[in-house]
Amino acid sequence: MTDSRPVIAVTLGDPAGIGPELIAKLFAETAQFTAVPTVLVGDRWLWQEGQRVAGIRHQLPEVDGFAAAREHDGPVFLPVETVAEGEVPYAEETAAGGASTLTVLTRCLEAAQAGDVDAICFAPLNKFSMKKGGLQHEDELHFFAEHLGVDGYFCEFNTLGMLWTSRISSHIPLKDAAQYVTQERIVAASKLIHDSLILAGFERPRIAVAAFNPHGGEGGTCGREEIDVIAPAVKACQAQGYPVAGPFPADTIFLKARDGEYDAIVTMYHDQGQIAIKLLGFKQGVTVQGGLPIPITTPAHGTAFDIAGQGKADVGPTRNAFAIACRMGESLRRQRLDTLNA
Ligand SMILES: NC(=O)C1=CN([C@@H]2O[C@H](COP(=O)(O)OP(=O)(O)OC[C@H]3O[C@@H](n4cnc5c(N)ncnc54)[C@H](O)[C@@H]3O)[C@@H](O)[C@H]2O)C=CC1
Ligand SMILES: NCC(=O)COP(=O)(O)O
Repeated sequence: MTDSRPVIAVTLGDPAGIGPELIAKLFAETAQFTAVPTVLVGDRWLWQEGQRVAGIRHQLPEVDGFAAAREHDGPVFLPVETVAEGEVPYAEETAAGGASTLTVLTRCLEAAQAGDVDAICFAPLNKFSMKKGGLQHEDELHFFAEHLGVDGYFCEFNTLGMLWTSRISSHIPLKDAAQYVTQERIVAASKLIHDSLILAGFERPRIAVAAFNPHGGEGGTCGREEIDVIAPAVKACQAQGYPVAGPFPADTIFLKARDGEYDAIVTMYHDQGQIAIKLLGFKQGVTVQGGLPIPITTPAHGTAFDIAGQGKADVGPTRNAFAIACRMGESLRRQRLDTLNA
């Protein structure tokens, strides 16, 4: 292994959503693909449909396996057959669409485990379709983690340029969120985002932990999680040398982070972070699947069924997700080469 260029696997996402269109638009921005071996994996008809909707035509060399991608500078297409066109109408959650997404992602994970792929960037998938199509897990991140044999803490990072978030809980009913507020999860989510920011090039990441209750619990009169759980977890992080502060009322801590006081916020549940991040920059947001042995990124938005097939989808978040996958994939590849050459 001598080639330091990473190979990035890209998927088209749920066939009924805006994913294929977004990837066609991404691939039209050819400048960023020079010298990045990129393997687009998907059904041939779906790739053609994405290009039709985007109003773009590409001539990608076809390959018959992931390993061939490294022989090319730039993108190649790996056709797979996962679903027939008539089975997945636009804007419908279908078992066929969800199963197709799962099949393509599984192929990418296997290629990553074989060392043929260094990072994955997937176009939006639909969790309901995937559950109809056989996903047994809470979400795709739990599926990835099990497939890759992860036994440490993992969670999504939502990123907006220099501002990142990690989570204590994710795709669960909100009524269950309080059960996830434990010292162990807060310490693990704080350390994970800290270490990941270092890998992403932040020298000394500054991390804030959000409160769970309104106004930080009003001295325990509006919930005791801050006093009983979150503050002790912050102290435990500090005792281990991590630059972690909090808990801070969740409705205002994002203003400080926006103004540059913090690099990351540890959030207590999905919407606590995502509402803020999406308001700050819906057209830029990226989700990084944190805590996995390989970088996996995706736009922070979803399948947008209301505009699917119409050519209106904004490629900004997908562009950023691809750029982060390239950066993280390159670091991982360099680390692997250094280890081999040591
Ligand atoms: N990257 C991924 O795989 C993600 C997948 N999802 C999944 O997507 C499905 C739908 O989720 P929703 O909550 O409805 O959110 P959504 O992000 O799909 O749509 C919310 C609104 O934003 C608009 N929108 C989204 N992306 C856009 C783009 N690129 N350009 C222009 N407008 C855009 C949509 O038209 C819609 O009005 C769910 O199954 C969810 O789990 C959600 C977030 C990320
Ligand atoms: N499919 C990715 C996904 O849903 C991540 O989105 P979010 O949980 O960060 O909103």
